[in-house]
Amino acid sequence: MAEQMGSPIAGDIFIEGQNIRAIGEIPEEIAASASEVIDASGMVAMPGLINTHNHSPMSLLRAFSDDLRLMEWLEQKMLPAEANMSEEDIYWGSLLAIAEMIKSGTTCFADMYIHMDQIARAVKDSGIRASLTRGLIFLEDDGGKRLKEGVQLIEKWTGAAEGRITTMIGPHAPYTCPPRPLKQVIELARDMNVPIHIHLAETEEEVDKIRQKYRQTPTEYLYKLGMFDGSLHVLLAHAVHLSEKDISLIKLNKGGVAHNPTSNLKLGCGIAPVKSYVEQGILVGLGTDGAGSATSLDLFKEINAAAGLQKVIHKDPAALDAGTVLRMATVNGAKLLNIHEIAGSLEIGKKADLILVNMNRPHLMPLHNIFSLLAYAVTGADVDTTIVNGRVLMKNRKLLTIDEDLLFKEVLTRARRIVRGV
Ligand SMILES: N[C@@H](CCSC[C@H]1O[C@@H](n2cnc3c(=O)[nH]cnc32)[C@H](O)[C@@H]1O)C(=O)O
Ligand SMILES: [Zn+2]
Repeated sequence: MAEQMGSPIAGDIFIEGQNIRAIGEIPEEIAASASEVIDASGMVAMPGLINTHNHSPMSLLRAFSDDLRLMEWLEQKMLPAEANMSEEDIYWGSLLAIAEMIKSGTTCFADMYIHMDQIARAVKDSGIRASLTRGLIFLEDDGGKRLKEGVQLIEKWTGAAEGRITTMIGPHAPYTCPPRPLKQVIELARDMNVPIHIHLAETEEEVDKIRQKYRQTPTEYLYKLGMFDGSLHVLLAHAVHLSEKDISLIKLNKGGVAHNPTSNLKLGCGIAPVKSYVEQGILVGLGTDGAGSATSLDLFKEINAAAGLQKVIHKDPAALDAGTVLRMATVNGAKLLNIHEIAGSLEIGKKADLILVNMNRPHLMPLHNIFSLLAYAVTGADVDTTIVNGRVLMKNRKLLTIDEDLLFKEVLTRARRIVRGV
């Protein structure tokens, strides 16, 4: 796998505007025109990480409610606290998540939430890249309000913020979306040519619930509605409980799976059959899920957890190697989010979304194998510099687009108010 990723090379990277213009040895006349030079000696430049599943404002609910089962956690804790969030809270919660992601090497994330204008504003202000989705729960009749908001997000924000924002349509999950509105969403995705972002088969309880209601697995339920006929790009968050037959049903899907190992571990959901997905050519990217469940948005931790989990359940250290998990967090993430301008790799002509990892640390020496170090030893705190769309968002671990003092002040008072009485 490491060979497929390209071996590390020594040299320079020249960024012009939003794009990578040259890599390796930069001709003197080009180098002389640089307006800013970053000394990356002792560092590794790599593609920015891509977090394929998040609920960014849930960072306000980090460590608020842990060690509960998913349905209890969601219905008794998360949803009531979310009902207390104002639009301004959503902005600051999302900005908190973005600050954490930039500081841990993530340059692009997929988000599913409410009040998406506020999240788009946080993306715009911070300089990060994102694929945004209005999460749609259709448990009571709202006169089409939610769906309308989902469409408005797509119409208003696709391509905004210098092209850093893309959008999807987001039916929340099989257990919160009955067949009629789901069919409507599928038609809409076809008409508007947008991908779908949905939670699938996260728990055994979900599988039981859908079986009782529709005599099908959650995957069969979505399949029969036409979601996996090969004409759509569907981003499936979790996909923990799929049978072999279920897996065959999602093979034609143009999208793939967002694997969130830490969230699945914390909520005791189970372990997704990632090795089978890889063997059967199903695209797998990595995500954190919201900080309400994952607690941390450091995608390097997910890389490590994803590899470790497959190794241990298959009792095979080769089940998922370092190169494969690193590809999941980069190249596969770009494909999964259907963002063509980025490749999840360092390539001339692509957008300059990259990070510098400081290897001058005891836990990162010696440099026998750079891919092993990145997958098994690096943490987000080792990231020194983060660049998105050619703009430096963090240098020497200092955020350049976000005022951290102001952010912390806003977050601490808002978070206290939101959880009062929940
Ligand atoms: N509550 C909104 C929809 C929000 S979509 C995003 C939702 O996903 C929820 N969520 C976060 N993590 C998970 C998870 O792991 N599984 C299922 N839902 C989740 C989160 O609490 C949030 O409410 C409405 O009724 O219009
Ligand atoms: Zn989720």
